[in-house]
Amino acid sequence: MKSINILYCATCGAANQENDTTCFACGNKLLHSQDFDEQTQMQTITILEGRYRLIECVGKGGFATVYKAEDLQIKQIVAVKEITLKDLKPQEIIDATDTYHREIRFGSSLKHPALPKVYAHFMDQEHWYIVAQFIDGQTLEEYRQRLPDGQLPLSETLTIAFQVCDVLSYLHSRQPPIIFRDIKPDNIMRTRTGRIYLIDFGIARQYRPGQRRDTQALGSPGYAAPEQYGSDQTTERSDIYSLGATLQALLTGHNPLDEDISATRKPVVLPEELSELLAEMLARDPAQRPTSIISVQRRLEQISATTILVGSTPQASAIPIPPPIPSSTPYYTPSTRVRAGNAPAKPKKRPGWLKVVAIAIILLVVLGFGSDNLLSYISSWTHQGPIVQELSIAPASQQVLNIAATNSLDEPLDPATVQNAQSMQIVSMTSAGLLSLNDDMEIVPQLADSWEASDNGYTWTFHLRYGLKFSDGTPLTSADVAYSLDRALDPALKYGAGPYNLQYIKGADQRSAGKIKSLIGQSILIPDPDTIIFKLSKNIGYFLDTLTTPCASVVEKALIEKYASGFTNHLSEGGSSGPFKFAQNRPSQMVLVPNPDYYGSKPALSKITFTSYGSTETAYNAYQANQVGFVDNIPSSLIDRVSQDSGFHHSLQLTTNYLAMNYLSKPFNNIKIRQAFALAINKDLIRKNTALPTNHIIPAGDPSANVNLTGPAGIQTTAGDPTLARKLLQEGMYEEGISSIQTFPTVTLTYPQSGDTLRQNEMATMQEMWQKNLGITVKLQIMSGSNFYKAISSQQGVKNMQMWRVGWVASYPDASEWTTVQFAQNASQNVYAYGQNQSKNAARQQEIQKLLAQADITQNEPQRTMMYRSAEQNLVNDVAWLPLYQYLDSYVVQSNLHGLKVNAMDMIAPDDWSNIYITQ
Ligand SMILES: Nc1ncnc2c1ncn2[C@@H]1O[C@H](COP(=O)(O)OP(=O)(O)OP(=O)(O)O)[C@@H](O)[C@H]1O
Repeated sequence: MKSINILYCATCGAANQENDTTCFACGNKLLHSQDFDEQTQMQTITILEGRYRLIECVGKGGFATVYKAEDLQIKQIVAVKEITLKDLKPQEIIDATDTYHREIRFGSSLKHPALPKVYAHFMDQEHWYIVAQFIDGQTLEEYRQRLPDGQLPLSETLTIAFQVCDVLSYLHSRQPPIIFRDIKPDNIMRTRTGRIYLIDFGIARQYRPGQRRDTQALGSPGYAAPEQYGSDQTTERSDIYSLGATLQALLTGHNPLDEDISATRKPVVLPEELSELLAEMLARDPAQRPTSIISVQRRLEQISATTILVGSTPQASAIPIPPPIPSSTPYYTPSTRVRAGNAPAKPKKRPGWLKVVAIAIILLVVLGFGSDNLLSYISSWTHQGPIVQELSIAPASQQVLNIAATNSLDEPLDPATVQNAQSMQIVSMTSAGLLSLNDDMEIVPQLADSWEASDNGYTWTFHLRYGLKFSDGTPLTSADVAYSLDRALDPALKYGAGPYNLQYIKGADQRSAGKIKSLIGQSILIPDPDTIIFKLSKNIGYFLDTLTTPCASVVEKALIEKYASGFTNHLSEGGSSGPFKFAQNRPSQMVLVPNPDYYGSKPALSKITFTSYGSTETAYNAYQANQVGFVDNIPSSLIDRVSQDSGFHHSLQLTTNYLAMNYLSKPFNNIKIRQAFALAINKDLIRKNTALPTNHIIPAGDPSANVNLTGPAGIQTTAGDPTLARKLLQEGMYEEGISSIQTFPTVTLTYPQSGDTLRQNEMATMQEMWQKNLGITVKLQIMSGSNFYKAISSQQGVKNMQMWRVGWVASYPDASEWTTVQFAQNASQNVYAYGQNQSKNAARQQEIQKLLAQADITQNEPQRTMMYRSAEQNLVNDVAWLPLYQYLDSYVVQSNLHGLKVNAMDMIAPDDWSNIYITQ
């Protein structure tokens, strides 16, 4: 390990040489160790690769020591896994090589929210390193050891099981499938919010069709399936076995190899279906186990939903006992190796560098690594650091980005009222809130340093970062946050999003109705300048999401008091709290420069201009002439031309375009007729290029989106099923006493007028499909936008409408936006009367409404997700909406502009700016 001594400046944080007395960056005096008392004495700082500052050791495995570290380049906490080759026996070097290789290969190529991302890898003479996403949590083994009797409650175990199924179904659906082979409580990490991550790809492998058995027996005793002892090739069903053993261990508090597993520490009562499922998962013969992890997940979902919905006490049932492990079989597992640091090995001659490489090459060849892969893998070893493309970064004077403004630049940039995507983007660059969203739709701290909820979820306390300032140097305190959020509810600000997004702060409804002058001191408390407390009217599990919306960003009171509503014309005087501030605030151009008072990493660009081009076509022409670096929201009319560009990108947007059907109106009060209409259309042919056909209500890109969701009547595709559609139509007509298509009620599809000519074509395409596949002529009715949106805002308004086409755009990425907001009893969007109608399945719909109500107040994130997914599957089966497609945002980026990505909220995440730069 190369270590150097660095002295960090206490004022600006710059890294100085150990012997310096003043900071090279800010000129302030540097504090040396003698300046500190015993307690805070500085320690030697270890920096690897000149970039990763080790903070503390967080875990040790068979070969590896894992450190929490700071990536100094991007100011992010990471995990650094260090494999020490010194003192290893030749066989161990081979094993360590294998582990390292698999972790990099799988970790870099796989992408799933439950798999820590692998960022880089490098080596020195004695160690190999992997830099990965840091998981702030503990392993399930550590977690359960701290619980009474080492047992987890049923609901929590189900939540974990569901998440493990999710990631396993992702791995098993790769081509060829990836078998993890080592599912056990030690290899699953759990964060404080209950989210799980699978760690340690040390023995994962790809399934090889035709191979009878594995070349090596690998796994962990008790958790590994019998076939992992070398009798057969491991398959997806081996992971199913290990998951069964893991769930059993979590529920009973016993390891699978404990002598008498039936003597659980506390009697365990399981729903009978779960007990049966575990017994099947633990079957000795793989053929007797469930056929796929998806089928396990579905059964778990069913068990969980039934337990929640019915609320009945499950019948007592015995925990199944796993089959005994064949003790005669030689068994090898990473976890049975001596843990690094536990038992110091005898000092040995260090294996020479060449020997390590030679052994590793042999191993790679033995493993059947293709020669191309082998060469690229070995060539990566010759780097003394992570493999990075050699690019020359342009000097600061050239770090200037011109963005095409395709909307008017005249909209007032007030976070509380901002409307269009372009203005929201500018607000996100110049105004910070307590929290924000990153590219993966995860909530990340912004002005808040930390936060906690009270046990009942009704009170949330946020602690601000130290030393926050506005761009004019004025301190930014909790009073500014309180002022800004309370102001966002002010009824004088017409058309603001505050009354919707911040509705759960207690009294928000009265404040936005003008009945209360201020919530400060009532439900928004500021006990000191660094703390803000919110009292809620409902203990919703998604309160944090609501604080990521633009209306929760901070504005500067002094500026508003000086200029009232015209303050947005004076933003170059101050008021910015985001990574950028205004250098020029219109009229023809908007110029942003880095905000030196921003708390976080500074943008790499030195200037951003937004220039109006009138139309996207003109903007794209300017892009082609290299005058513009980035053009967003390319309309479908330009896609054919722009998609040829090498800088063309798509990003999924959190929108669902759907047909709504009125449960109170014939013929859509019948579920089979609704299903028939859904299956008679081929969504793949409705809109191309700018949309993703979907059966989902919760769109892809939302953290709760369910990859295993099926369409109505279990359909697996978006292409429809005309034969099944006709059958369902016949059955539905029979149920409704409709004797023939000739007597079928006239069906009208209403839609709003729009400048988008594609809309008209889409309607005509569906009309043709219903005609062809069902023999039903659907009438199309076009309405002016204002009349249409007024009509669909109430049950009274849609009284005479049967079916209409509409879309929903998320305010924040939470499943409640797509479920509770749309289908709960009394939800303002539920104008189609889901739940409260005369359908035969109305009772079931009301059960789903109860499930949604419960999901909303569940604080355990994964458990909430599971409940919403279960509700969504029911809603889709019921054709509560007929989802058509999800929008794709299309944009172009010049090839010398790096790091720019539009996320699913149509935003460039604020923290991304420090990584967006221009090369020469
Ligand atoms: N990404 C991470 N973030 C935080 N902690 C981690 C991370 N990965 C691993 N750890 C911690 O380090 C410990 C050892 O890691 P890991 O199990 O990957 O090592 P290993 O040597 O590959 O283990 P094994 O002996 O099972 O092969 C884990 O038990 C966990 O506590």
